[in-house]
Amino acid sequence: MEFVLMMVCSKSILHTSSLLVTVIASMLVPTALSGNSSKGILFIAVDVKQPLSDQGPFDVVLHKLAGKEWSQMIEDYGQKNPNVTVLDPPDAIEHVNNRQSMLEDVADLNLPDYYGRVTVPRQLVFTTDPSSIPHEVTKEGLKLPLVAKPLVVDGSAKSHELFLAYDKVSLAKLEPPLVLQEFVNHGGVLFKVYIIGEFIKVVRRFSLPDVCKRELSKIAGVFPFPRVSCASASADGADLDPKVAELPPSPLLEMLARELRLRLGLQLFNIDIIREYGTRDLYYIIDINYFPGYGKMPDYEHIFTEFLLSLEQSKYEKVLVA
Ligand SMILES: Nc1ncnc2c1ncn2[C@@H]1O[C@H](COP(=O)(O)OP(=O)(O)OP(=O)(O)O)[C@@H](O)[C@H]1O
Ligand SMILES: O=P(O)(O)O[C@H]1[C@H](OP(=O)(O)O)[C@@H](OP(=O)(O)O)[C@@H](O)[C@@H](O)[C@@H]1OP(=O)(O)O
Ligand SMILES: [Mg+2]
Ligand SMILES: [Mg+2]
Repeated sequence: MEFVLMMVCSKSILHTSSLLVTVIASMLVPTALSGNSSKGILFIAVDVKQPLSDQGPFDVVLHKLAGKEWSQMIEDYGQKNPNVTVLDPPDAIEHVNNRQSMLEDVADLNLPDYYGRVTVPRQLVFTTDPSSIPHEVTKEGLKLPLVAKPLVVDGSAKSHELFLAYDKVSLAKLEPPLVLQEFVNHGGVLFKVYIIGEFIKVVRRFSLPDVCKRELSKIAGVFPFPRVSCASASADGADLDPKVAELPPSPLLEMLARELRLRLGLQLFNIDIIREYGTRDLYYIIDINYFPGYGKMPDYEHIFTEFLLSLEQSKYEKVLVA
C-alpha cells in the first residue's frame, strides 16, 4: 500500500518546535527524500500559493492552517476529490479555537459517571466594554478567583497570555474579547490527554498552585501568569501526593476521547483535565488544543505512523465491503 500525504503548516509553526517540524525532521523527510517509502507513506510539502490539484493527487491532507482562503481551497479540493481525508476539517478546527465553543460540547456530553464525573468550569464571555465586567460577574454569581483567557486561540503568543484575577473591581482592567473562567483548585497538577484518532496518551504536567481563602481575601488585582503547564513542566516522575498524581481512570478517558472525537469531528487534539482537589472523581476540562506539539508525546513517531496507516487501511476495507 502506498499513499500520499500533503503537509501544510504556517511559518510561525515552523519556527516553534512543533510536531510538524519534529516529524518532518525525524520521520517524514527521510522517508520522502530517500525514496525509501518505508511503510508506504510519502510526504509532500505543499505550496499554498499554487492550486492544490496541480500538486496532488493526495490521499490525506495534514495541516494546521486557518483562514477563509485556505478553508475554501481545502473545501474545493475535497469536493473534486471525495476520497481525500482532511486532517482536520477547517470548520471543526475553528470551533475549538474559540474558548467558548471549545467547551460547549463537553458541557453537553452527559457521560455515565461510573468512573467519575466530567464537567467544565463556569465561564462568561466578554466581547466589549470591560467596565461592565465586574457587574456582570456579580450578577451571574461567578466565584473568585477567575482565570481570564483570550477568547480566540490563533497560534499567537498573545492568545496564550492568561491572567489570574483575585477581585472583581480589577476585572475592568482586562482587554476583551475574553472568557472569565472559575479557577478550580486541583493540587497543582494537570493531565494532558493526547488524542490521535483512536489512540490516547496521558501525561502529567505541573499547573497553577491552589488558591486558599486566606490568600484570596488578602490579595487584589489581576496578574499575568506564564505558560505554567508547558512541556518543560512535566510532572511525570515527580514526587507528588499520590492522591493528586493518580491518573484519571483509563475507561473514563477512553469514553471521553471517543465522544469528543465524534462531537468535535477532530482526530488530532489534546485535552487539559484537572481533578478538583479533595475529590476522588470530579474532573474539569479546562482547555482543548487542536494539533498540539505531539513531538513531546512519548513514542509519537510510532503512534503517528500507525494512525496514518490506519486511515488508508480503513478506506481500503470500505472499498472491499462496498
Ligand atoms: N479553570 C482553571 N482552574 C485551574 N487552573 C486553570 C484553569 N484554567 C487554566 N488553568 C491553568 O492555566 C493553564 C493555562 O490555561 P489554558 O490551558 O486554558 O491555556 P492555554 O494557553 O490554552 O494553554 P495550552 O498551552 O495548553 O494551549 C492551565 O494549563 C492550568 O495550569
Ligand atoms: O509549542 P508546543 O509544542 O508546546 O505546542 C503547543 C502548541 O504550539 P505549536 O502548535 O506551536 O506547537 C499550541 O498551539 P497554538 O495554540 O499556539 O496554535 C497549543 O496547541 C498548545 O496546547 C501546545 O502545547 P501542549 O498542549 O502540547 O503542551
Ligand atoms: Mg492548556
Ligand atoms: Mg490551549
